[in-house]
This record gives sequence, structure tokens and C-alpha cells, in this order.
Amino acid sequence: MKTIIIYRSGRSMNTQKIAAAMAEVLGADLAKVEDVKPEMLSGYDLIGLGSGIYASKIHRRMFKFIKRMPLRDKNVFIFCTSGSGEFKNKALVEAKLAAKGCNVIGDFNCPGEFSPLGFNLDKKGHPNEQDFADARKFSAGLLDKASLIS
Ligand SMILES: Cc1cc2nc3c(=O)[nH]c(=O)nc-3n(C[C@H](O)[C@H](O)[C@H](O)COP(=O)(O)O)c2cc1C
Repeated sequence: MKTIIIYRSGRSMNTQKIAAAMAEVLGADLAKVEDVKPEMLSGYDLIGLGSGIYASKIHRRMFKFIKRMPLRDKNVFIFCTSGSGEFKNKALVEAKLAAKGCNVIGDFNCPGEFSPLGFNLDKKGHPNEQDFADARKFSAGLLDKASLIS
């Protein structure tokens, strides 16, 4: 199964680190959203899309990318890291992917340290070893799911 994980990550690179842990388990290619053109996806069976959460949303570049994705009937999974640990606009992301005809087979979220103003201080050190272990477990589960679907 050919897999690519496309991510958008800021200075702290929290999402990139989670994406890399997932890519190891999935044997996936890893790419920044800035470097991927939608037409490059045609050879992939499974596509992962990950972003940090900024002002309660995934990054606008990721939204734009989803908008330009020409694919139908592709298995996709989504993930985020966020200061709150929540995937705030997951329902919207899922709806946009569903409207594209993509099959969302899983989602994952974990805390990502962000505390310049004293917010989310309890998330210091995240993603941590437990978060990476959870991301690996999630990815192993995806392998099973994707093989059942295809
Ligand atoms: C400008 C900015 C805005 C953020 N807004 C939110 C937010 O609204 N909700 C939240 O839970 N986390 C927020 N965060 C925290 C990030 O989602 C978190 O640190 C995430 O792990 C960043 O991922 P990255 O390192 O891959 O960019 C914000 C971070 C930044 C830098």
C-alpha cells in the first residue's frame, strides 16, 4: 500500500514530529503541504493530512490543499496537534473531504506545546513519548483498516 503523509507544521514542528512517527509505521512518504501538488497524489492508496491548530482551525494552506485535491475514492486519514489537545474543526475537515469523495478512515489528535501567553501550560513537553506511542498505535490500526477496505 503506497502512503503519503502531508503535513503543515509551524516553528515548534509538533505536527511534523507526529507525522514522522506515523510515517515510520506506515512506510509512508512524508511531505510538507507547501511542496505537494495535488496531481502528485494519483499513485497513492492512502493519504494522511495533518496540521497544527491555529485560531481553532487547521492551517489555511491545508484547507486550500484539500480544496484543490482532485481525488475521488481515496482513503484518507487526518490528524492534528493543538494546544488544547482537541481537534476543533474536525467535523468541517471531514465534511470537506467527504464532499471530495474521499473516504476518511481515521483521525488522530494529540497535545502540542504552546504556552507563550501562559495558556495550556499543562501541555508542556507534548508531544511526548506517550503521544508518539499513541500515534504509532493509531497508524498500525490504519494498516489493518486500509487492507480490509481495499
Ligand atoms: C499562532 C498560534 C495559534 C494557535 N491557536 C490555537 C488554538 O486556537 N487552539 C489550540 O488548541 N491550539 C492553538 N495553538 C497551539 C498549536 O495548535 C500547537 O502548539 C500545535 O502543536 C502547533 O503545531 P506545529 O508545531 O506543528 O505548528 C496555536 C499556536 C499558534 C502558534
